[in-house]
Amino acid sequence: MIRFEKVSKTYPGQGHAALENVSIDVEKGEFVFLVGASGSGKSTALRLVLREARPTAGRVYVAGKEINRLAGWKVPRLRRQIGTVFQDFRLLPNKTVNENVAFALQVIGKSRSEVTRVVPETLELVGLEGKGDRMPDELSGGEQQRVAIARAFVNRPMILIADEPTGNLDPATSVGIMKLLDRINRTGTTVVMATHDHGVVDQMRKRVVELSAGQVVRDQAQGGYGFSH
Ligand SMILES: Nc1ncnc2c1ncn2[C@@H]1O[C@H](COP(=O)(O)OP(=O)(O)OP(=O)(O)O)[C@@H](O)[C@H]1O
Repeated sequence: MIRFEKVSKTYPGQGHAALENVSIDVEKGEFVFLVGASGSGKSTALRLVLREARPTAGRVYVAGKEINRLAGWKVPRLRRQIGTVFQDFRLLPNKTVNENVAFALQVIGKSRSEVTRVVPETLELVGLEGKGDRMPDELSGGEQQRVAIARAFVNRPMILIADEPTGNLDPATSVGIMKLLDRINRTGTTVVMATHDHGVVDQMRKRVVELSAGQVVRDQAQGGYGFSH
């Protein structure tokens, strides 16, 4: 579903590479943690998948297509197939929960009847039934992240990318968010999550890809945050 083939990325004006000769293959339906110190290249790897950054060398494939060769007008279609969730939620502050989730469907031209059907379904899936009329600032951090996940998942993308989704949440709330991401993964969605959160990685026991100074130093099935046998 996602394939990095000897990918390097050096940002203009930077002396060192953000990623260096990275090869990773993520199958459809996998759940992968991307771990590593700050600056090790995790966000850069995620940005390459979205074609928000382009590789300096090597190839990035998403669903069999080399996305660096994708025509510019096809990039929005690529991004539509990839839901994104971030540490800071990024909700629209002046819209209700319903409107935040509906917006993701409206911008891709879904009919009003489909929006009316799918939004409540998705809010129920993320455990926010009955909260559709709230404003984001009337929700806890964990609930806001659930809205962000609902918005990312509402059009059933093939891939969900999460960059530090538990970074602003306490451990108990993080467990709930991870259960939700796990549930989404079980629907067949490929999940790639960059994180510093030892607790969630150790608890979930999924594949762990560790970056250090832009290089893959570990790729372990059912791994923990740190290396163990
Ligand atoms: N837009 C940019 N322009 C120049 N250099 C950048 C840019 N984005 C990232 N870098 C550099 O690339 C390297 C990798 O950064 P990246 O953000 O991918 O790391 P990260 O592992 O996601 O870190 P963090 O955990 O702090 O988010 C760092 O040296 C960083 O300074």
